Amino acid sequence: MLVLIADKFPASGREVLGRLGEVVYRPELSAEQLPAALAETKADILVVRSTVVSETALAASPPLSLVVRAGAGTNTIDTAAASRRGIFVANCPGKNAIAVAELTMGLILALDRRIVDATLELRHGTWNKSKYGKARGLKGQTLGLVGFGMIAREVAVRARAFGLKLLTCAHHPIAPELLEAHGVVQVADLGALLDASDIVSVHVPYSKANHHLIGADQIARMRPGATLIHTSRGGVVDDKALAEAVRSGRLRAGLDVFEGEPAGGQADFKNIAGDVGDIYATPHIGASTEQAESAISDEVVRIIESFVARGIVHHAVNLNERVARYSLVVRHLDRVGVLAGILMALREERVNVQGMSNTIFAGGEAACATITFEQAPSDECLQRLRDHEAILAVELRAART
Ligand SMILES: NC(=O)C1=CN([C@@H]2O[C@H](COP(=O)(O)OP(=O)(O)OC[C@H]3O[C@@H](n4cnc5c(N)ncnc54)[C@H](O)[C@@H]3O)[C@@H](O)[C@H]2O)C=CC1
Ligand SMILES: O=C(O)CCC(=O)C(=O)O
Repeated sequence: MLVLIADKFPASGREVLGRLGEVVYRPELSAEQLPAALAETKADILVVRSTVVSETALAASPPLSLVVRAGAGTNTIDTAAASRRGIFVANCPGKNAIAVAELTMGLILALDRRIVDATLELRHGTWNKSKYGKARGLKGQTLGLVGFGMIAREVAVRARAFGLKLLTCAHHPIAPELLEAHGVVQVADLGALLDASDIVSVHVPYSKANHHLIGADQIARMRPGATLIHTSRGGVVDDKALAEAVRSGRLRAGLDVFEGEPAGGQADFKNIAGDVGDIYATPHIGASTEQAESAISDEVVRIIESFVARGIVHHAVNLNERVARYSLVVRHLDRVGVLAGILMALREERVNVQGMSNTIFAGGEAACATITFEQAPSDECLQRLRDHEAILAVELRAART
């Protein structure tokens, strides 16, 4: 088994992976160089952070069967192409959420106190207490969280300690216990959240549907003097419209992600923070704390270990979520050919198997197979299975609709 790691990844994680197979560490690879590296190494597993994984990359290594995103957002991986090729794509949900929440709070505080500008002036020898000795203060202000996933919840925990009032919006009702535990109120929709918030912080994944979720209209709807914090993904916010609003003095912004940002560690990048003083910005470092990188590394190792040892992929993001209509539970003696016999009987019925698992009991004598499908096998087929000398019991279950 060969694991190609195409982004920065801790040495401790690489060492553990090295015990499972060969590890090729190429953190410098760009998206353009990735297909050649995959073809050359014939990697079975690919680990990436922000490096874009295109269909060409996925096709370059025939044995490639798993791509692990050492992070949360999978929009940089062509998951549709991976699904067509039967390649699992997995991520590490929540493992860097605290780090992003900490940066979010950092940007909120820095903007309120203008810490960056004050520091720059002091560096140049200017004492400007008159200018920087004015801030609103956070207590009692309203923070609107767009999305209420892992990161937004960690932001809520921290923001509450600062005395901020918390709102969120989602496409669906959020469990009341979850809202209550975080001291958050769900408002009707994004518009209501923008109307009511002094600070808006965006924590949704990038998708076609979320492209410019915070566009010119939403930016215009924000309260005059409000702050927008954006640490989710370039493209969720319309950077141009935001820059105009900040330049006009209506808003302030704290950004960790940008439209068209470079994927690698160092590059020239003309960006909207360059000429707009009220934009504070960091180069996509939300997840870059040692704590988060270590938690992500442990999770990547866990995912790969489980895949290699048991074929189970934790946190796969490109599976068919549809619940099969029927499942057949077959308890059987653990003998060669029994499973093949069950599958042959289903094939004769032209039943297309959707999923299958087989668990062996302690002692190794008996096992239980669960097979799922859309169309029920006939009573004759079920009887034939029941009559098999190595089959102990057969039960057909229909999913509740
Ligand atoms: N700056 C950085 O370094 C990092 C950025 N991220 C970005 O942050 C995003 C969110 O991360 P998590 O909170 O861990 O993901 P998550 O999957 O736990 O939460 C995202 C939530 O947003 C909701 N959502 C999606 N579209 C929405 C919409 N239009 N309106 C309201 N809710 C919507 C989803 O239902 C989900 O509950 C990631 O997808 C990634 O793009 C994640 C980690 C690090
Ligand atoms: O790995 C990184 O530095 C970026 C993390 C990120 O954006 C994510 O986990 O979605």
